[in-house]
Amino acid sequence: MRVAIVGATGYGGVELIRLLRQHRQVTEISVFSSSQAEESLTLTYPHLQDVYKGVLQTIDTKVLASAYDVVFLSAPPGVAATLASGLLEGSAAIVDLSGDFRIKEARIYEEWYGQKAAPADLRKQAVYGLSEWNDEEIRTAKLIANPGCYPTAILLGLAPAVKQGAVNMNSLIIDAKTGTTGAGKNPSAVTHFSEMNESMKIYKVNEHKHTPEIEQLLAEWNKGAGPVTFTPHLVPMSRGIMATMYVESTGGLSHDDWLQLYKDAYESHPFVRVRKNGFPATKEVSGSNYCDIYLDYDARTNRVTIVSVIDNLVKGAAGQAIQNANIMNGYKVTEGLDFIPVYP
Ligand SMILES: NC(=O)C1=CN([C@@H]2O[C@H](COP(=O)(O)OP(=O)(O)OC[C@H]3O[C@@H](n4cnc5c(N)ncnc54)[C@H](OP(=O)(O)O)[C@@H]3O)[C@@H](O)[C@H]2O)C=CC1
Ligand SMILES: CC(=O)N[C@@H](CCC(=O)OP(=O)(O)O)C(=O)O
Repeated sequence: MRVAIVGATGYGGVELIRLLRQHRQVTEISVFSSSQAEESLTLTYPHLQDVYKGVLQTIDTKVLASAYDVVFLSAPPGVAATLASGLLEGSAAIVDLSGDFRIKEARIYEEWYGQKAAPADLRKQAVYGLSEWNDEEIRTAKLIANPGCYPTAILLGLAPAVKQGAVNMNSLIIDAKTGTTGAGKNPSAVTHFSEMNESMKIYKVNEHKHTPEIEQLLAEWNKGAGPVTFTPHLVPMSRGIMATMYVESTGGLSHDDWLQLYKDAYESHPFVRVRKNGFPATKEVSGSNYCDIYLDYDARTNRVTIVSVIDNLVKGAAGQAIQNANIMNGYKVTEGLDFIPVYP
């Protein structure tokens, strides 16, 4: 598989290189940049010296579309919307890590992203790449909308219960925490060390762009779905997302029944590990493509607390993108991703 990465100088892009480099089906990795063409990637990332020698190339859709089997787009929202129609004229499959093709309705994208939506035919053609739940569609897709980092953790954590109709859909409250790499490589006042170190910050309350993405999937899975409360927080760590979901049970399931529901749902999915006992920590999935889940049913309140953790740059971005490319190409789903977390 010959792969190209647009946005390789960013965090998602450099994580793609780390993972693709030890993917046994990958024969070539080329990197593209809108601002550093002709330069070596080691200028930005000295840790790649002597292990990745590719020079950044100018973004040319004709070259990308014809010389590669898979093009990973890891650039800010709006870039894929512009590049995709040219890319789709060639033979390459596209996996877009931005939000450009995740939202089906243009009006909703424009409302939450504050910019023009991608052309309707492209949005229609795109398949939402939540690997564990959409693999049938992913298999035959040419354009993948890779899910957002928060939605990946949240939707994997909610899917079994929501699909089963085991929760009161009006009761969903999602409380999530992320590390600073979620904001990308460019420093900002919020991610500045002295602003976030030894602090915890709530942000974008009731206005985070991942809200409609979560609601869209929940509505596909359960006709009782409506708006959700989703509250993100920034915590002082580089990688990781912990999503804590509070849901009201529709009744009848014991704690063990709840756990069994989740174990059955993910039994054949190697990257989602339903814990046997005890809640997972973000460090326990760091650097890996795992999503670890545990839950606890409280008979007193009739509520279930579901916790889902991922590494935002792996399962929340580059790892899931490669998992989707594996599915599209008929490779083993774990190819290039079969490693344990970095611990401690
Ligand atoms: N960080 C995360 O945890 C996650 C990120 N994502 C999404 O993945 C995408 C990349 O994120 P991330 O790597 O964190 O962001 P970064 O800011 O770290 O990197 C983005 C890269 O995009 C490139 N870029 C900027 N403008 C353009 C342009 N006009 N055309 C082409 N390339 C451009 C830049 O590279 P250059 O200047 O060299 O072209 C830059 O290095 C975003 O859409 C983000 O929302 C998704 C899930 C998780
Ligand atoms: C800390 C921080 O700012 N995190 C980002 C994560 C979003 C992201 O990465 O965007 P996509 O997954 O949609 O591409 C945020 O909350 O906007």
